[in-house]
Amino acid sequence: MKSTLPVKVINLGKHPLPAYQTEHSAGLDLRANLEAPVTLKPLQRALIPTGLCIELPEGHEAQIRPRSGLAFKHGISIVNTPGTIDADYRGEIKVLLVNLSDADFVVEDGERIAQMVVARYERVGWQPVEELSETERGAGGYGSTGKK
Ligand SMILES: O=c1ccn([C@H]2C[C@H](O)[C@@H](COP(=O)(O)OP(=O)(O)OP(=O)(O)O)O2)c(=O)[nH]1
Ligand SMILES: [Mg+2]
Repeated sequence: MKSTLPVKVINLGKHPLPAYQTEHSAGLDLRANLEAPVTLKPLQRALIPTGLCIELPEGHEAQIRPRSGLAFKHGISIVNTPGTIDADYRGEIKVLLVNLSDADFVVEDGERIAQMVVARYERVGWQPVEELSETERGAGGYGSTGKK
């Protein structure tokens, strides 16, 4: 990408700053910053520190998303996916991993456990009304366009 968004960062941890793994990756891989490995038993969850504190520009959020490789190979996901990092959050970014497999999983220090995607957002200004515009879909949802 030609242009990048400047984001202030403090790295409390011992690993390099997150990096994009390929030229057009949307997500920066986040590493676990641990003093000792953490074992997740089946269905167990743990808040894993990353050592990173950031200052996002106003109008931006960061989403903390699972990595598909860990999900596919080991059933590792994120309980609150996508996690939301607010632009006014100054604490350490943490990742709420969960083990959805039937085997123990060990999170190692420095392991890439999640990815962070930064996105712009809009804030809503409510306009209370009596009616909403008519559409073909109307109130249909939850598979309304699928098989009968
Ligand atoms: O996966 C996550 C999700 C959130 N946070 C941090 C950043 C975020 O800005 C703050 C609050 O997150 P959220 O709004 O999702 O949590 P809450 O339960 O609503 O807590 P709060 O009342 O503090 O907003 O926690 C993380 O470090 N990791
Ligand atoms: Mg909140």
